[in-house]
Amino acid sequence: MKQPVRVTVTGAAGQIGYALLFRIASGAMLGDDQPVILQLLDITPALDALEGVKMELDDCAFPLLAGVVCTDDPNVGFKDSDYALLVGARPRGPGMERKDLLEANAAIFSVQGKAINDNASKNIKVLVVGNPANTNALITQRNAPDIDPRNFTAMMRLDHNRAKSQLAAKTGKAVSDIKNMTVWGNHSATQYPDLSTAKVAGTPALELVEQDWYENDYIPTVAQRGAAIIKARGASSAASAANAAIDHVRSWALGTEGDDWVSMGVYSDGSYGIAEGLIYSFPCRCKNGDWEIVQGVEISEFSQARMKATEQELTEERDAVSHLLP
Ligand SMILES: NC(=O)c1ccc[n+]([C@@H]2O[C@H](COP(=O)([O-])OP(=O)(O)OC[C@H]3O[C@@H](n4cnc5c(N)ncnc54)[C@H](O)[C@@H]3O)[C@@H](O)[C@H]2O)c1
Ligand SMILES: O=C(O)C[C@H](O)C(=O)O
Repeated sequence: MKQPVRVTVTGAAGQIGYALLFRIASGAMLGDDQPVILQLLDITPALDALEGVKMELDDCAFPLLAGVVCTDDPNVGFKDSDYALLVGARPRGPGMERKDLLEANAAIFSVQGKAINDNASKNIKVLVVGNPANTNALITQRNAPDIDPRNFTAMMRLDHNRAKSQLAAKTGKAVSDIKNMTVWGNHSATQYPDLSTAKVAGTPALELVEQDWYENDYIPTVAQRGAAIIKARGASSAASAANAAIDHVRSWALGTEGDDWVSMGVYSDGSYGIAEGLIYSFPCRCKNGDWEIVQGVEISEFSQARMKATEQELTEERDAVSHLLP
């Protein structure tokens, strides 16, 4: 049996937390031979609810669950942590854009970045889910100067999965037939789900759909899916968000399949002309616990304009939180 790894989940008493923790403890995220110790962080008023979640985790008798810590202290929550899923943050309501949350949520991530820097494993892998996820990931990264910036990522996998599912429905194929999907940029309405890279059972997606549908239906449907769920459910997506978090970390830790790739918000190295240091979603392949940006994707004028627009939004978000970026 492998040694247990420590997985920190913030906002563990919330909606996404409830859909996430049981799957991590079951082995769905890191494999069915990897024991985990869950370090659950939430704010003080949520600690009673968190204790209830711990009771339920105990009652599942998961063979891979080697311990559960509940705390409201970030220094305890991130102690020796190998993985951190930063979920704890306010969700948006109807009529809001995710960047409207910046003011309410940004400070959480500067505190947690410092706590990660001071307490976690130097090899920690961090996934930021709390919105606006890319800019919160940037804040976390910049407050943890002793850790490689490549270890901080933002969740675009929900967008990636939505993009695959909508294309599968349109073409009448299975989701497993869709490969090489790319969603570029920000987890926001400016994101760019790019069908020029995608294949459907080996056929280029753009040969199977009309340009008008692609531009005026597909892109807005994928980009606005979060808002559509809030409208329908009266609360932001939780189970699909938790599922995407599991998928993201699993790909990163255990690798992507064959020639396929996934969309991840990662530290830009300037690839595709995107400003260095932004947390921007690129097509990524993962191997041996590391990711790399897929190079050589052909960028049309249509793509270039959309990739720049979402980069511009990320630049503006970064400038709005400059006081939190050491
Ligand atoms: N990136 C994505 O694709 C994606 C998808 C869905 C939701 N989200 C975002 O995830 C976040 C959480 O969503 P939810 O539905 O679970 O919300 P929720 O309100 O149900 O839960 C949030 C939890 O975070 C806790 N929390 C607040 N401040 C904290 C802090 N400083 N430290 C630790 N915990 C703290 C709250 O007490 C609560 O338990 C929201 O910002 C939401 O917009 C992102
Ligand atoms: O849309 C939201 O605010 C929640 C989440 O980011 C989503 O994409 O479902």
